[in-house]
Amino acid sequence: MSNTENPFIIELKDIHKKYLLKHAVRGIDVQIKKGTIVGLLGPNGSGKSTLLKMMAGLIYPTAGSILVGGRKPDVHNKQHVAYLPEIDHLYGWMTVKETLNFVAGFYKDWQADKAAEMLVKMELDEHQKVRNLSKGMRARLKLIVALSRKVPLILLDEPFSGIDPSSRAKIIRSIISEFQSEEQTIVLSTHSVNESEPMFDDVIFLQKGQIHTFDSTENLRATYGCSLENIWEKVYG
Ligand SMILES: Nc1ncnc2c1ncn2[C@@H]1O[C@H](COP(=O)(O)OP(=O)(O)OP(=O)(O)O)[C@@H](O)[C@H]1O
Repeated sequence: MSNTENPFIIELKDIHKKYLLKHAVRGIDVQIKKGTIVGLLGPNGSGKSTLLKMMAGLIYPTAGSILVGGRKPDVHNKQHVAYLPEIDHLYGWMTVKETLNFVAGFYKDWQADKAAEMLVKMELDEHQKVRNLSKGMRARLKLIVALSRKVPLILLDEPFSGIDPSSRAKIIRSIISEFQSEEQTIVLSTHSVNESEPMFDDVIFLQKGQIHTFDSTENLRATYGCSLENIWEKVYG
């Protein structure tokens, strides 16, 4: 993935995804600019996880075209894309340290220094077994796993779920301060609109598998004259 010419890291054209009984994504067109942090917002079942999984190359659209870094995403995507799934994908029998060493073995781009630094910032005990971590502590470990990679695209599905609001705000501040906009793009879904607002350059509001609104946070605030959380109320209330 190069940073030349194409300003977009993700290009979706008329994307549809049908599961057996559900038309989950219904014609999404979106282009995500390199170097931005984009919030994917929407109520339960609006299609956020489905979209992120398609961007990650884990599932394929039923129709439409999707390009990530100029190529169709597939199983090889994980070499260029860090993906934090909504589900708990860590092994309970490993310690925190073993988990990080295990993950480090998969990726050439793993930044051990960054992982060690975040471990301290997020106040995780490296000797603790994953199964004994609280939900919020596990969520922090998942974030470290995703954010310690040096990749052009990071996809985070509900990364703050289970983390208490004050820790969430602290973690978000550290994501903002460490974000390298010259070489990275982050797309993340969340229900924590209030704390996440300072992080977002652009926001996508999804509704029933379609885009309700896609704009910069700045334009949205100017247009609606209120915070993202209040806009959420107006869109979905
Ligand atoms: N594997 C699947 N098989 C069938 N239906 C699915 C599957 N995965 C998701 N769906 C359905 O597709 C729709 C979109 O689901 P998705 O998980 O993408 O939404 P979401 O916005 O991420 O929701 P949440 O905020 O609850 O995580 C929902 O109606 C869901 O029930």
